[in-house]
Amino acid sequence: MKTTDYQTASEIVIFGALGDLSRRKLLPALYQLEVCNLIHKDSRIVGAARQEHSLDEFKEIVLESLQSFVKEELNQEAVDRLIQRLVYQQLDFKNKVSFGNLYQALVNGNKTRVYYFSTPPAIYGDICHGLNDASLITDADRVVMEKPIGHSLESSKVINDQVAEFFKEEQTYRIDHYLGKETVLNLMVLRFANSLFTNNWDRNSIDHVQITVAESVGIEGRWGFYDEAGQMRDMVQNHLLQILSLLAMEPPADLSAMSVRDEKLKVVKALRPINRDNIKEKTVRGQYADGFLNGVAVPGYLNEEGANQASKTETFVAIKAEIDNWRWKDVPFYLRTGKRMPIKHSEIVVHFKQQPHNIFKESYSELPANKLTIRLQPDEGVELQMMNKIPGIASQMNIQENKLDLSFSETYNNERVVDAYERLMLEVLNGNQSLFVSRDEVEAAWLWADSIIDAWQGTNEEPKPYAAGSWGPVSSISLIARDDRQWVE
Ligand SMILES: NC(=O)C1=CN([C@@H]2O[C@H](COP(=O)(O)OP(=O)(O)OC[C@H]3O[C@@H](n4cnc5c(N)ncnc54)[C@H](OP(=O)(O)O)[C@@H]3O)[C@@H](O)[C@H]2O)C=CC1
Ligand SMILES: O=C1O[C@H](COP(=O)(O)O)[C@@H](O)[C@H](O)[C@H]1O
Repeated sequence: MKTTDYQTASEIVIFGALGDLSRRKLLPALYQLEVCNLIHKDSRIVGAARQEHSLDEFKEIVLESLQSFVKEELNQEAVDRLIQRLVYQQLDFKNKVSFGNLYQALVNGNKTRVYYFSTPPAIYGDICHGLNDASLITDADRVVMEKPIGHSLESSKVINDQVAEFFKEEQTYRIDHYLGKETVLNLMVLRFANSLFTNNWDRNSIDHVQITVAESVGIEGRWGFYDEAGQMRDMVQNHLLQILSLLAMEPPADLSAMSVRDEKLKVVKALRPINRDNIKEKTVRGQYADGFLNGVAVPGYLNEEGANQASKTETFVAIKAEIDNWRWKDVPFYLRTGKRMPIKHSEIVVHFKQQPHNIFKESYSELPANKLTIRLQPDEGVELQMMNKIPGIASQMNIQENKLDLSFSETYNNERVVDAYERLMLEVLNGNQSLFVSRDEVEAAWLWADSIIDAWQGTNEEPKPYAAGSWGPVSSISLIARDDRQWVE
């Protein structure tokens, strides 16, 4: 049986096919699947966008995207196969009448249609109406929605309702691209395929957990979009809460979408609310100021192109999150994420509890606790900090802290790290929802995030400045130091 035998031949329709996401991520992802023969031989890729283009011009744009955004040398056979699949349809997504043209383009095609909304969410509703009026929605179709889904719980409900009018939840694939990252997927393997961790993954063994998602980039010309969102909506409400959920969830009964999503949802629902009463104690928000990155001067957030000097938007967030359930009582999860930090570096550090009694006082007055570091990106891997005897006759019990380091690139012979969008695109084509976010999860995450945003506004909590190229405002150090702990640098 071939890997695509369980895939139905599909019309993969990308709305916004000429946009940034499509060119940088979606088309290269489809190319990589093509290289691996993971797209059904009869599937077609339909680019839908506002501008007039001939098919040949669209093929040229796709080729340029691959040349610009695929890191490896292109495989010409795969390029040719991908190009053969292309169809282009000019369309104004807000004009229902023009969907008749899309109908003509799809009418003799495959029965299953995958509609990828690579557009601002504000027009998802228009697209759905256009598709419906043109009789282009059946139960066999799927819809893929990009983040952010809304700006708040209320606005996310509006968007979800607009789409739910035409697509059932089991047809809806909400992207959080962190769920497609190899290392994020590996969290489940680490936790549930290794009894060592499965059996020591709770308040009895773990002291606290740190999750850091640091980015060295700034706003990258997206000031207008970003200023409306800030790091809380852009990164915490989605990516960091997804990582937290996978780390903290109970073992799902199996890997089905329903089992995994239900367990993740329970974690988000159990997050202790942060509100105006505890906001100062539990959170820090920051905004990068002028600074240096790798010795090069970089502008602060307010000096970026297009900036409004009065902006109070945060580019850094640190949070002490607590989960009110049996497993995690008194085990804080410290989250921090920011733009313009010294390096791009995302990792989880699980700090285990100290031994109750120390018989090695001659080497260590206080025994360091074990630490499990999960390097999400780059230099993907898993590292376990542990104590070991230094070999030698001179001393009977001279001990030292060492690490077991499982570097993925070394272990898997520099195997190319699959981009998250490749994984997620494949799962959509295969009709597997387990790596996508349910509506309930999105709403529970907004409920928690909205309360924090409201508390910042209600208490006039202004973002603290931090120099670009630093690890965030000094108060983020105090956030964790108050608990007699420190960030792992
Ligand atoms: N870019 C990225 O890295 C990421 C993007 N996202 C999300 O993906 C979505 C797309 O983002 P991105 O690609 O950056 O945005 P872009 O603005 O680059 O692309 C959106 C595309 O939609 C088209 N479009 C908008 N309105 C209409 C309309 N009425 N009729 C026809 N075409 C229309 C635009 O066409 P035109 O150019 O003619 O206006 C444009 O090609 C957004 O929801 C974004 O938040 C999420 C994560 C990362
Ligand atoms: O969703 C987003 O993610 C990127 C970071 O993604 P990564 O895969 O490079 O870690 C972030 O830069 C962007 O602001 C945000 O919208």
